Amino acid sequence: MENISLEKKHAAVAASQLIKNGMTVGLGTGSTVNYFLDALATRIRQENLKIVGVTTSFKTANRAESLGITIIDIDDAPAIDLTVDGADEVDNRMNGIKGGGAAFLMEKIVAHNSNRVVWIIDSQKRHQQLGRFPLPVEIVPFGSGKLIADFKKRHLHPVLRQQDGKTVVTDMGHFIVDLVLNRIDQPYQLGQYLDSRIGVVEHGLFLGVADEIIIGTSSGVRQLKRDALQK
Ligand SMILES: O=C(CO)[C@H](O)[C@H](O)COP(=O)(O)O
Repeated sequence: MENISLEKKHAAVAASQLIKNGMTVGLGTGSTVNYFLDALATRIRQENLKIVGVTTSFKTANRAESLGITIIDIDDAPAIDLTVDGADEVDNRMNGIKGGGAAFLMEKIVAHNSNRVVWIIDSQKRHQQLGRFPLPVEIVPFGSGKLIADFKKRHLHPVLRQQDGKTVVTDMGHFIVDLVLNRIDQPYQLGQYLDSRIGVVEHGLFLGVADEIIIGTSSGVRQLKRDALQK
């Protein structure tokens, strides 16, 4: 197994050990979460764990159900005990960019309704400052050209996300624009600006959301905890 995949797997297996019988678990999206789903399904089988999942994408719901993990609607879950998700980039304040897999709207809703959020990442995703990873912004298709022109004017370098020659449409029916910024000096300010734009549904800045980050290494894992961050 290639190193990055091995690191993702180590982080995923460590996160699967956090799941306890009876929990409602938020299930993120992406290749690292896929390893987590595999590890969780193994625990469910071997230990007869009774858990239910709340999904962050159609892809994850399909994969989880095919592995025997029960999915319930978020509105039928009295509480989400713990959400395990991936991330595209993480800074030294445990802030992150998410959305490489186009699922960040549902991921943010699930995270904000969770008692605890754990991210699982490989070691390449940690940087001093956010911005190397293009910042995804989910936008309403109607008037998207106007919004993209406005982002351009503000030097946010927007690129409408395409795949196989077609505009990507999210599970919720929106487009994604990736802002190629290289560095984000003021993530809270940028987040506020994006929140204020009509036509923006959500953005991929996840600030102060993760309670714990499990970083896979070639030999195991390292952990970051919000409680231990210097104020
Ligand atoms: O935010 C996400 C999807 O919207 C993913 O968590 C993020 O893209 C990480 O993916 P991977 O685990 O495949 O590297």
